[in-house]
Formats: sequence, structure tokens, C-alpha cells
Amino acid sequence: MLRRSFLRYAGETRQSLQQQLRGVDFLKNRFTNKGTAFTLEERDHLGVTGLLPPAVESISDQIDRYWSQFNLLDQPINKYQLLRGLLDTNTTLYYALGLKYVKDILPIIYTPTVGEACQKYGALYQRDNGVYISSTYAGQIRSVLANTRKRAVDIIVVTDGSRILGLGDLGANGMGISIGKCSLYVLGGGISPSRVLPVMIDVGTNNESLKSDPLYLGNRISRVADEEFYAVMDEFMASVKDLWPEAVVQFEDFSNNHCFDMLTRYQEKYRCFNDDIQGTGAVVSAGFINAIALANLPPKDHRLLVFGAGSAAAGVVQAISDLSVSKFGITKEDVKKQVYLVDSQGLVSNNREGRLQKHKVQWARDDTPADKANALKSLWDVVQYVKPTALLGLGGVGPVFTEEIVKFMTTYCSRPIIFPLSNPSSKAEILPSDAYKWSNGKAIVASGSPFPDTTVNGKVYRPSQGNNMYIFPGVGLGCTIALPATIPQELLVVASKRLTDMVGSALESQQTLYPPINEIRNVSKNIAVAVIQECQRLGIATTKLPDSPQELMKLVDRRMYAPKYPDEAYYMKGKRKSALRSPTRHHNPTGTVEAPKQ
Ligand SMILES: O=C([O-])CC(=O)C(=O)O
Ligand SMILES: [Mg+2]
Repeated sequence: MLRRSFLRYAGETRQSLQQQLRGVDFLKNRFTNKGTAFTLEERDHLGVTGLLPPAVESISDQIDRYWSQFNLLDQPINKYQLLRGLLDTNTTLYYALGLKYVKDILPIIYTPTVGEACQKYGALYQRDNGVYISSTYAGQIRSVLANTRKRAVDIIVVTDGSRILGLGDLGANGMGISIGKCSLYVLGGGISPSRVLPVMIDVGTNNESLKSDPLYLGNRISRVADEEFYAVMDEFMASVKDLWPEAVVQFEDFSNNHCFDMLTRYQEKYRCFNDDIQGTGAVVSAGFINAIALANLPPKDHRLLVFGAGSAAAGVVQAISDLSVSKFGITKEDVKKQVYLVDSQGLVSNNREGRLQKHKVQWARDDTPADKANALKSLWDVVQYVKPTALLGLGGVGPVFTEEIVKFMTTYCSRPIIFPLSNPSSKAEILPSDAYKWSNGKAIVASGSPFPDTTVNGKVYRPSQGNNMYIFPGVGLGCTIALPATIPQELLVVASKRLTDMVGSALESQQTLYPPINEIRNVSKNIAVAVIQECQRLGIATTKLPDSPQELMKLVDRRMYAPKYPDEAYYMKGKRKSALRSPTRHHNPTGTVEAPKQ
């Protein structure tokens, strides 16, 4: 496979690629554009003098300008638009700004604002970014993908828009989530921006209001039947492997009726994983293990109630089980006894009326008394029955963890663990501020989306953010370096373990369950190293890698993209031959085979 793709590009030297990019193309291509940072000499050489204002600025001048524009805007969605415009016109500056102000920018390009951006995708649309695969392209998906003219792709984030965050079926608008996650791969994981590819598989939507929205940009058809869905997905996966054998495919926000089966179908054949099942599982289990340490109750004495029984819930309980088995040496069977799932019908029990979906069966309770099996319907009913020490919200329906529930938990539990994990913020099961207030500051809280601090009795409480963005960039980075043929669950378990350990002494001193978000790059680097080491241990790494952890860390560090403009030699080709060096990965920033069209 590798050989074929090599031969396909063998005639294209990097220098000839550069020669195809000329003049105004450098301004129009988002990867090569540097706006006012073009020197006068470069402008002259490229024939673009006068097409930019006379001032020549540094990238930090440009960052300052965008940062003040960003702060002039009140509405998060307008900030999102500003940043999308920048991503699509000057990608280097977008990431340079993002890295400088990570904490402020993440809630805009990612949850919660990305949810609103998806809901309004058609209304906000200005430029394309990524690939749309319509079900009508069946038989031609490989050539549609090849239209990107990408020589190499490290990461693909693909959705069919059927379960976007906790917002449900958003059809083709789901492209916003693929774009957002790809941005995090670059910002957090240091993947080169030209080597990420957001993909939207447009197999229709069952969201009637979208279908009749004049601004909707997707196919106005109902979702196709399973047979057609899998035919499209099969062709997509095979085409990706053929075109870009080194790519990692991340499945994102596929609805429950497909996401589990897709994983079974593809995870032993392709280098892929599901972010909502495995990424969310890894991040929540990491935070949960830290929460247990703070809660001062032995792991075996916890009762874990999970509200919601979809992809994320199933992934989370699986991951908590895997991590507990490996960290505390307890058995899977014992963990199972501590887990209670609640879905829209109430407590998930084997003796409940009606058939349980496959993914719920292994977590269904076997011990529910017959008179209770169909009676424990509401969350409050189940809470009273279980007396949970930990309450995890993954239901995507908004505030359901009431004052009554929180206060009840404090009657038998000194530090209740309360995780409102659904995204965006409007779908969170409880506001962290309420969890702190109602528990009198006792609750240990992690939310999926970012929330502000709260003061209770003069003390400031800061909720941790248990979002899969701590996991997927590092897992993706590690896999693009070690290139295992597939991504076994062990890689997610080591990622989770490494994340737990990275909190260190801040766990006690700051009561925080995760490392600070502005350290996301360092987190991803460490997770990538852990993933690579696990690939080596399992004998599935297919690249030549050093053995020592220090050398591995250096290797990962070198591979991480830094948002800097290509140096002058890149733009001055043909003028100052002596200054030309052979281009490194970043000196071929477009990552395309052909020059961009004007
Ligand atoms: O995107 C996020 O913030 C986390 C996630 O995968 C989801 O909620 O589906
Ligand atoms: Mg998701």
C-alpha cells in the first residue's frame, strides 16, 4: 500500500510543487498566506505589491490585532465567525493566535460555541473546508477524496451528523464538528494543518425542520437505510486506506444505531477509533479515578449511576471498568456490580419489560427485585434506590440533576462525585455552580463543556473539564508516529492512565481532576509517548522508533507542528538560489499535489 502511494507521487518532487505556486496564489492559499507579514521583497518577487497595505508586520502584531477584534465582539458565535474566517484565509495565524490564547479560544472553536455553529451552519456558511461525501457519490468516493489533492493525510475526523454533541440529528451541519475537532488536532496535538481532513458523510437527515430550512446545505433526503449507509462507509474506509495509508480515522458523533456496529466492523481492519465511545471513555475514566482518590472512599465501595445509555455512557463504563481492573486489581465482574445505567425508561435491568439494545445488555442489572424492574422509572426513583456515590450525566437532555438529588447524596456521602458531561453547556445535567451550592462545596465536579468558577461560603470552586479533547489529539498523534495497523483498546487505556497521572500534586492542592487546559500540548505529547510505548510493547508499531522515553519525547516534540510562517526561501524560489534549502515538512505547507486554483 505504502509503495503504491509512493509511486503515485514519485514524479512530483517537492520543488516542482513549489514552482506551481505562484504570485497571488500565495495570498489566496490559506496555508501559504501570511497577509501583512509578507516582506516588501517577497511582495515584489511574487508580483503582489500593492495588493496588501504598505505596512509589513510580524506575526505577533497580527495576533494582537485579531485578539483585539476578538474582544470587541460580544457574542460567542460572532467570535466563532471571526476565527473561521481566519482559519480559512490564514491558517498559520489562526493557530498562532489559538496557541497564545488557548483557554479563551477553545470555548469558541469547540464546545459550547461549536454546537451553535453547527445548528446555524447553513446561515453562517462562507467557505468550504473539508470534504462532503454524498450517498449519491457511491462508486466514486475515492476520486471525490482525491479531489482534495492532498499528498498525505494524518488525521480524518468523519461524522454523518446524526448525533451532534447532545443536539441530535443535524445532518450536513455536522461538518462544523469535524472542522472543530480537526482544529484541536492541530492546536492540541500538533498535527500539521495541511494533514488533517474534516469529512461529512451526507446520507440525509431525519431532522424535518432542517430539511425545510431554505438555508440548509445538505441533501434534503431522509437518512438512507442501513445497507446503503454501510456501503458508503465501507467504500469510504477502503478509499481512505488506499489514498492515505498513514491516516488515522476518528469517528465522531454517529448515532447509537450505527456507532457500535461501525466500531466492530472497522476497528480490526483500519486504523480508526470512535471518539464518543473510546475518547470520552478514556477522559472520563481518568477524571473519575482522580475523583475517587479525592472522595476518600475505597474504589470497591462506590456506586456509580450513569444517566444516559448511549455511545458515551457505554464507552465510559467500559473505560472505568478497564482502568479499575488495571489500576486497582479488581475484577470486571466486581466493577459491573457497582454500575447502574439509567435510560429513558428508567433503570436498565435484565428483567425489565421490552428488549434491551445490544450495548446495554452487558451493563444491565441482574439483581433488580421483580417488583422494581419496571417501577424505577425516573432518575429520582433510581437515585433513592441506588444511593449513588457518583452521578455521571451523559444523557444529552439538559438539567436533570436536581437540588433534591444533590442534597440527598450529601446525606450518605461526604464527597459526592457529580459529572454533568453532556455538551454543549445547555445540555449539561446540572450547572457546576448548583452542584457546589447544593452540596455546600462538597461535590467533586467535572463537566463536558467549560463553566465558570463559583464561590460558596467565601471559597472559590473550579469545575474540571472532562472533555475528550484531552485524549484524542494525543492518541491520534501517537498513532500517526507509530502507525499501528489498528487502534486496540489498550492504547486508550494507557492514554487514560497517563492523563490521570499528569495531574500529580494539583489533585489534592487544587482539587482538580485534569491538567490545566492551557497545557493541552504537553498533555498530548505525553499521551502520544504513552501510546507509542504501548504500541512497542504490543509489537504493533510499524515504524522505526527509539526505545528510550527521552528519545521518544524528543521525537514526538519534533513532529509537532508549530505555527510559524515558512521562511523567506519558500516564497523567494528562483530569486536567491543560494538561500534555498531543501524544504522540510513545514516548508511545503499546502500539502497539496497541485497549485491552488485562483
Ligand atoms: O465534542 C465534545 O465536546 C465532546 C464530544 O465528543 C461530544 O459531546 O460528542
Ligand atoms: Mg462527539
